[in-house]
Amino acid sequence: MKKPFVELENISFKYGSNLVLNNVSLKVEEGDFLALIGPNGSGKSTLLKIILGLLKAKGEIKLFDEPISSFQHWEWVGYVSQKSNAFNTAFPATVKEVVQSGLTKKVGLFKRMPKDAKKRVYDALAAVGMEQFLHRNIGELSGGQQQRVFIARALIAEPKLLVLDEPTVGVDIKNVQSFYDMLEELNKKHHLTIILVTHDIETPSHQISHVAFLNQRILFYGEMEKYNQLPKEQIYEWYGHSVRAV
Ligand SMILES: Nc1ncnc2c1ncn2[C@@H]1O[C@H](COP(=O)(O)OP(=O)(O)OP(=O)(O)O)[C@@H](O)[C@H]1O
Repeated sequence: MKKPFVELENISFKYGSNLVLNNVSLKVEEGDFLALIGPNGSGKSTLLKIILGLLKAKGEIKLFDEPISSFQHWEWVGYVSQKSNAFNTAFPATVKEVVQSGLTKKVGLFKRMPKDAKKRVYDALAAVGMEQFLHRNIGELSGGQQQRVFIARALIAEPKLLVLDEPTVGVDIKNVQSFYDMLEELNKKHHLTIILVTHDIETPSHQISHVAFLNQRILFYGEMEKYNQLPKEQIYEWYGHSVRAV
């Protein structure tokens, strides 16, 4: 049986009097590649913050089969936020330095770097296809390349679960497919469980195993194959009027 990594039961959350999440239940199991989809403002980032323990919600949350209140192994959870690639070209850090900074989560801020730190930086960059950029300044890279470097920074702590908030923002369309191919390799070859948040209805599908469609409530949760069988009109309706049928 697959191990449960994230279990949410009847999660509700308000900002003041604004109900943003209403009775959300969801399960992510070992090996899943879940896309959390929904229009802008549907509560996706809020739900991520709840899973990451940054916001407290009503309902039950378990991480790796343990109630979140007593969960300690935060190094098992890698997170790349939406804004992590908002660098300007003058930012004075190399790719190597950025990736290596991810090790502090594992070894602690003032502890010595492990002897194999160099190899681990290289391996993490190789896993996202960026090893040739080791000595480049992070600010000189494209949005998509920076996003890969930040994923490598999360990978170096050897998480079991990788959480990505809108990772293809700033990646141009021709590179989105190869970005998803890279994530598929992390999921299948490196056995990493992935939660990817996106408002993009055209999310490439064959790499993803499960979909949760959120709009304050969970409107759909199931395997990608089943999601693909839903009538397109249904999905557009869930999105509201902002998305045109193609
Ligand atoms: N710190 C906050 N204080 C008050 N309201 C907030 C706060 N953060 C988000 N909201 C509101 O909560 C709702 C859900 O926001 P959230 O960022 O979770 O949505 P989202 O699905 O991630 O959106 P997007 O796709 O645009 O990133 C929105 O109406 C938003 O305005």
